Amino acid sequence: MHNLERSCEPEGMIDIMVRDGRFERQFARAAVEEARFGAPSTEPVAIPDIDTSSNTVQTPDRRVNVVFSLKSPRIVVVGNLLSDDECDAMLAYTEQKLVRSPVVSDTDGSSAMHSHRTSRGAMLQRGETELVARIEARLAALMQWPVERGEGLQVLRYDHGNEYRPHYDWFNTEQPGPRKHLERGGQRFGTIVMYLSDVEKGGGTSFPKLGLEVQPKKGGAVFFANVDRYGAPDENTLHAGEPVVSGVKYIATKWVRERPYV
Ligand SMILES: O=C(O)CCC(=O)C(=O)O
Ligand SMILES: [Fe+2]
Repeated sequence: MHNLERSCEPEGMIDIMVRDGRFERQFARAAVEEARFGAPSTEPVAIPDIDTSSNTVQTPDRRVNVVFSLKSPRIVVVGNLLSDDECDAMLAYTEQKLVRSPVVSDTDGSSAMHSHRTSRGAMLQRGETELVARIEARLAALMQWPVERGEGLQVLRYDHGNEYRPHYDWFNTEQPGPRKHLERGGQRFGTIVMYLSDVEKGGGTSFPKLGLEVQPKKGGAVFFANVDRYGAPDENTLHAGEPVVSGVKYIATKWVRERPYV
């Protein structure tokens, strides 16, 4: 605290604590962050969640089916989230915009191409079209999380052999690249992957640490919280888009943040 008052750079302080060999980096970072922002929460925090106390959820304009749920990590599979027409309209709208998908760089937070992610995609603005806004309002009601805390939808197309290797959606606070993304809206608390097409074979969303795989079903979705009930990144949320064996897989992903994303 004394050094922070003297305007020392937090990152420099962490480097020195680690260089002297006295502390592990994770510990040094936790100590400096606690000095700057106060102790991390030991109380549960609000996170996005789907009410699975019944087998349907009524959103403003559609009754969504609860198909499967897991408590920890929190995962919920839903059906009938989007109509066939809505899926087709999303595809027609984004097909022209698809480019090779980047991933967030670990070093500087910029977007880069990566062989681990072979899909093509398009990032949409929040509320970009009337349909997008309608879907986003539905998702907000479903996840009980305000529209303002959501990133824009990302639409992805996976052709034969395309995949997204195992990864986390939460930003690693240990790495400078992802850490940059935290400045805008905080941690990625939740993810919902909506299936805009059926896939003939392959292309499931898998959770390797849980032995769980969700098969794409047009109009359905898989929701998961990326953090535990204290808001801390959950290692068990490792997930992947399995290679498409035949057919084409289209998804729209919404990542929701800790705070408003502006
Ligand atoms: O393709 C999938 O099933 C998973 C997509 C995914 O993990 C993501 O968009 O973050
Ligand atoms: Fe993901």
